[in-house]
Amino acid sequence: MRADVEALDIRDVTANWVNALVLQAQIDDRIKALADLAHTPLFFGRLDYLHAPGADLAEGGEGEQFYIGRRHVHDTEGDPMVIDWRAPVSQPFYRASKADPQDVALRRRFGYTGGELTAYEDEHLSDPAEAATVSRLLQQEIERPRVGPMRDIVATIQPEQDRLVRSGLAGSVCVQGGPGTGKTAVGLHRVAYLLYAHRERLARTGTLVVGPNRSFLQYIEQVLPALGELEVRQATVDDLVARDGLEVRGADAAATAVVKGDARMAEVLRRAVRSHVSEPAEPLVVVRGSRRWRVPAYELQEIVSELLARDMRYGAARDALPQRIAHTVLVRMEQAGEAPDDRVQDAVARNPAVKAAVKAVWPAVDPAKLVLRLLSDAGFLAAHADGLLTADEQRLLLWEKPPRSVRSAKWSPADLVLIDEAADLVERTPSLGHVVLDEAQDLSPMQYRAVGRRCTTGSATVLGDLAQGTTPWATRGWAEALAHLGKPDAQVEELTAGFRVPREVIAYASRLLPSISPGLAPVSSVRETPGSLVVAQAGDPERQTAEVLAACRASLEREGSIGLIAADARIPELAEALAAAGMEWLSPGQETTAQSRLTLVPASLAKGLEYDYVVLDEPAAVVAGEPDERTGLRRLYVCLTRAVSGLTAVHSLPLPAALDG
Ligand SMILES: Nc1ncnc2c1ncn2[C@@H]1O[C@H](COP(=O)(O)OP(=O)(O)OP(=O)(O)O)[C@@H](O)[C@H]1O
Repeated sequence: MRADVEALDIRDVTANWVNALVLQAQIDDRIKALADLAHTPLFFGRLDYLHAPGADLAEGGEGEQFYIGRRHVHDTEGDPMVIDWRAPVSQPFYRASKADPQDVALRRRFGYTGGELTAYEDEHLSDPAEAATVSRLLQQEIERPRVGPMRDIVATIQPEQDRLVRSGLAGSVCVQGGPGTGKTAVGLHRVAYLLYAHRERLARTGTLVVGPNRSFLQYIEQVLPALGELEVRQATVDDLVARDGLEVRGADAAATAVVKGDARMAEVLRRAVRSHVSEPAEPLVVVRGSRRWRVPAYELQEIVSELLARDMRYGAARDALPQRIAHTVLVRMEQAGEAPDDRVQDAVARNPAVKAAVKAVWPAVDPAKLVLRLLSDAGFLAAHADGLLTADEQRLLLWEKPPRSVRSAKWSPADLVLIDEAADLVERTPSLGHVVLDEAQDLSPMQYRAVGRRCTTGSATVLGDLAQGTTPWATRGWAEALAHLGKPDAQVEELTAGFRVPREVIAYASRLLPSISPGLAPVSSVRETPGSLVVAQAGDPERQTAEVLAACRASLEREGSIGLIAADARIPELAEALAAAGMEWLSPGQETTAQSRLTLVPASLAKGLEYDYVVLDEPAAVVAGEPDERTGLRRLYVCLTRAVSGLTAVHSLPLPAALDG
């Protein structure tokens, strides 16, 4: 198939060089999408249907056999050899069961070792004599050691995950799931599925995956390309609201960031933007040729109040205003017996007097300047925050030393979200077709709004775990978050089967749940792995670092990746000790290789990542690294749930009480 595409000769079919360039770019993309991936087999399953799909289900109908893989593959005749996993005929591979065979006689799973076919396993779903079994290949795939970045799970998507992956484009979905329940995997596969099922529409409108930070995005960036999807943008919320010429150089104190992220700020901004409109006090006089046309102030007032009453963006209304005024002038001309046409209306709209009136009544608003003024001018802020924010909250917002200009201001991440909101009040933000929002629990209401306006006409997949919320504004409940996102009707689903963390480790981490998120059910792990949890007492605090290094060395004896997770403040000391001991290490987001398998992970970056073996340095320090105890315990919960095969926690300080329970 790749050779066919490479051999395409487009010289005769392109009318000009622009067409040729566009077509060639498409061909290049197609060649890229068809690239061979070492160790990624073309198919992983087979379905034998009792009846050809779509054919009559009557006795005697012929069966049909399909191989299922990551992509569609056809032979030289163009006949399909492998069916895309996303096609409707592939669905029973994920959903059929003994109880509901879905016309499948045989489901075969293929097992590979390093790209070589080494095993297969059959289930005769329609045979009443055969008992339902648990697939060993599936279990092995789930328990496979992890090296390098995240991989796709197309061969082993579980029925409850598949339902989320294949839910329609029209509706938004929110998935609450504990650590390792496959939320990220589900989100990414859902994008791939939607691109397959609604290719044209989404190619036009675009898709976006939002993740918490750069290292997380690097960790997941290869999943979609491996499924042949190269066009999905991946970004953090900070990337989304970034603006040319505005650098983030400041940081807010937690209390300030909480106010800046509060949804009430949206109303403050709305009032502040609209406050620029002033009531026309003077009549308008338009001179054309020898005639003067006068529009009295009260008529201008009517036009302005009508525009204000309509649900229009500030900028769109400003653009409409000159035409509205010109229309009024035209009506006067007609009354005087003239017969002006559209060109006259346009000319009047461009008349300097009209322009000047518009500028005075409905001036242009620069979003960054507006936010700068709100954060520097106590009077201006008070005028618009009145009844919304308390005096204390307003004080928290104000800069101690107001900057001179937009460019010299030390904008914080939360400020850029405010500017983004203001920009949307002035001019509508274009909407994408679908947005996946991962680790959503950490977003502030204003950040939810920023993501939401990027999918106003599209849909969203929201993924998160309330127990892993570690920001001061962390999401308390999904209903509220979805309302801020503008998708209040999204279905909330729960995933409870855990595919990452071994049973003993998740049970240990779950001791924290009653303190950090009462009411959330613990994850039930599909991984047995006895002996996966070691809690080691270093004894003397002097020995802490040495013991941690010893635990890392022991883990390096085994196969797979190793994450040494520690409180951010402990990272420099550990880095130095590793260097002194001649042990190489990577930073999160850097790809692990067979030679370099140890990553030194600050607790604040651990979210969403996973390692085969995790060595956790001093749990109490992880807790102490956060502004309050609940956030600290949540951070610890995140760190305790990164291990696939084993966790060694090394401590010399007493463990948090909840863990001792
Ligand atoms: N059906 C599955 N088959 C095989 N592996 C799976 C399956 N579902 C999830 N996994 C694996 O389990 C691990 C955890 O998945 P994922 O990172 O998507 O979980 P998560 O819910 O996003 O976790 P967290 O809350 O920690 O971010 C990943 O390695 C993923 O590939």
